[in-house]
Amino acid sequence: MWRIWRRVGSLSPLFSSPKSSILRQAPYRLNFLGILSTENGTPATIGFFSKEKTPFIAFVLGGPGSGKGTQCAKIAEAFGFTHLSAGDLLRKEISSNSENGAMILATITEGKIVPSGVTIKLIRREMESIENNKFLIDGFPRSEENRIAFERITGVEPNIVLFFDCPEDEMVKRVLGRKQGRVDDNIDTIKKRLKVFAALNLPVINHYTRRGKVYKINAVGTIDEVFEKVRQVFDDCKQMIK
Ligand SMILES: Nc1ncnc2c1ncn2[C@@H]1O[C@H](COP(=O)(O)OP(=O)(O)OP(=O)(O)O)[C@@H](O)[C@H]1O
Ligand SMILES: Nc1ccn([C@H]2C[C@H](O)[C@@H](COP(=O)(O)O)O2)c(=O)n1
Ligand SMILES: [Mg+2]
Repeated sequence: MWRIWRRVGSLSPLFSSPKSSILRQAPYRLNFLGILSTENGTPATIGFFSKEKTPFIAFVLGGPGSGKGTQCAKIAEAFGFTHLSAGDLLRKEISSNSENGAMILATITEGKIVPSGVTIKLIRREMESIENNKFLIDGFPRSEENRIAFERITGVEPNIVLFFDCPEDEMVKRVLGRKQGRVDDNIDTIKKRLKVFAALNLPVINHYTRRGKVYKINAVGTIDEVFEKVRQVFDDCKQMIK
């Protein structure tokens, strides 16, 4: 299900290899820019996506409690997207007692970011197992490290990035009112998550703003009012979404 979809930067040529990666097909190394290259130095993509059926990827970003998960559920229903929440995937790892479970729990409790390799592996596993070509990736990338690792590993960028812009006091109110038993829904962890959001996640949003991909949505208002703004974005993008 992994297919080449769009080249990133100087990664080329397109390389189609569903279900197998270039890692298994050619000697390779990372060049000085951190770009995967074959032995003779030719830049190469790892080859997750093929040209025939190119997935549409929307990264969904915003601070803790800004409404990402709530809106993703509505987008998935209205527009047929598969919703992948990085936070939910990490929480599932904790409850399944995986080898990384304890590290993930400690990281989430501290309001910090789990190493990219762990999170990307979980996202990839889901994308491989789901027959859809429209994905909402909620809460990822959370840092430049996340972003660069994802783009390097997949060789693609998102088509669009939704950014739910919400004042801090509103986010705190929503998180404290969530009552879903999350270990990070307490005032101490929320303060840390807000700092991490400003320090690590905003640079990602700034990066994609410079790339012309960000749709900034005012997240204040009722859930339905916010969704009307989201709906307009997806209506406008209909041509791009197959
Ligand atoms: N527009 C809204 N107005 C009021 N409450 C909202 C709104 N959108 C979401 N909520 C509520 O706020 C809480 C947080 O929403 P949600 O879980 O969607 O946020 P999130 O951005 O996914 O947060 P996190 O990053 O912590 O996962 C939930 O209880 C949700 O029902
Ligand atoms: N890319 C990500 C996404 C999430 N996490 C961790 C740290 C977050 O505070 C926590 C909860 O995520 P949420 O449900 O709020 O999206 O999960 C991460 O480390 N890396
Ligand atoms: Mg969420």
